[in-house]
Parts: sequence; structure tokens; C-alpha cells
Amino acid sequence: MSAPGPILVLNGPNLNMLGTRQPEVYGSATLDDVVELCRQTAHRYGREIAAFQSNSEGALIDRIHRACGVESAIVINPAGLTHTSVALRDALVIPEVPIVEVHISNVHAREEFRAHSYISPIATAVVTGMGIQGYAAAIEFLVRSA
Ligand SMILES: O=C(O)[C@]1(O)C[C@H](CCCOc2ccccc2)[C@@H](O)[C@H](O)C1
Repeated sequence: MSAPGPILVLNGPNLNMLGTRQPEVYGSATLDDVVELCRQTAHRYGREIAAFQSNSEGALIDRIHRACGVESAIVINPAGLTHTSVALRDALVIPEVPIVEVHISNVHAREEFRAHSYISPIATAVVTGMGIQGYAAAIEFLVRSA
């Protein structure tokens, strides 16, 4: 049985701005900090990650298509696309590839529109409100359940 492939860590629109605005909501860590946390967490289990961020829905979908047959699982913070995108949801339905949806903030404690996710029904797990530690929790869950 071959070793499981890398875990793909995807971040959606505006998350390139982490650490620059709304620290009271998203903390002060940058996107680079998030990726490094994911990489260090995966390495503790002898696993690798691939990371991708885009402000474009189509670019995220294209990257998900490229994951097929390469990455073994996906951790995704869909950002605002969480609440709007059927296309992103459809792209994430990949046989044998578990999906963990992550949100830095507690989306259920914010504006009502943030409580609905098009992604959650097709996700294996959802993490929300743990700050950037939610990404580490998602990776821990995936490596332990592989
Ligand atoms: O809590 C999360 O991680 C969210 O996915 C973040 C999204 C927003 C991403 C943009 O984050 C920024 C961070 C700093 C500066 C500008 C945007 C928001 O639309 C979701 O409802 C919840």
C-alpha cells in the first residue's frame, strides 16, 4: 500500500490579507504563518502539504481538479465562497478524497448569512472558531484517520 499523498491546503478570497485587517476577528497571523503551521503539523506525522490561495473562484476550482490523483485530502477555508459557491462545492466532491472545511472565526456567532455553508454538506468535517489552530486540528484529524 503506497504512502498517502500530500494534503492540499486551500485558502479562498481575501485570505491573502490575513494579519493586515480585523485582527479582532481573524487574529494577527499572516497567510504565510498559516501555511507554515500546516507544514509543521503535517511533518510531525511524516506527511507533506501543498498550499494554494486565490481570490478567484475559477483558479481554486482548477487547483482542485489538479489535486485528483495527487493530493490525498483537502483542507479548505473557502472564505466568502463558503456562502455562495455551488461550483466550488461541486468541484470538491471527489471520491476517496476527504474534505475538511476550516473557518478562523466562529461563523455561527457572526452575521446570519455566514452561518450557511454550501461546502459543509459535502465536507467530512468542519472546524470553526478555533483561530488558525483550526487548520492544525484539520490536519491532525486527517493524518490520524488516514
Ligand atoms: O472565519 C473565516 O475563516 C472565514 O472563512 C473568513 C472569510 C473572510 C476572509 C477574508 O479575511 C480577511 C482577513 C483579513 C483582512 C481581510 C479579509 C469570511 O467571509 C467567512 O465568513 C469566514
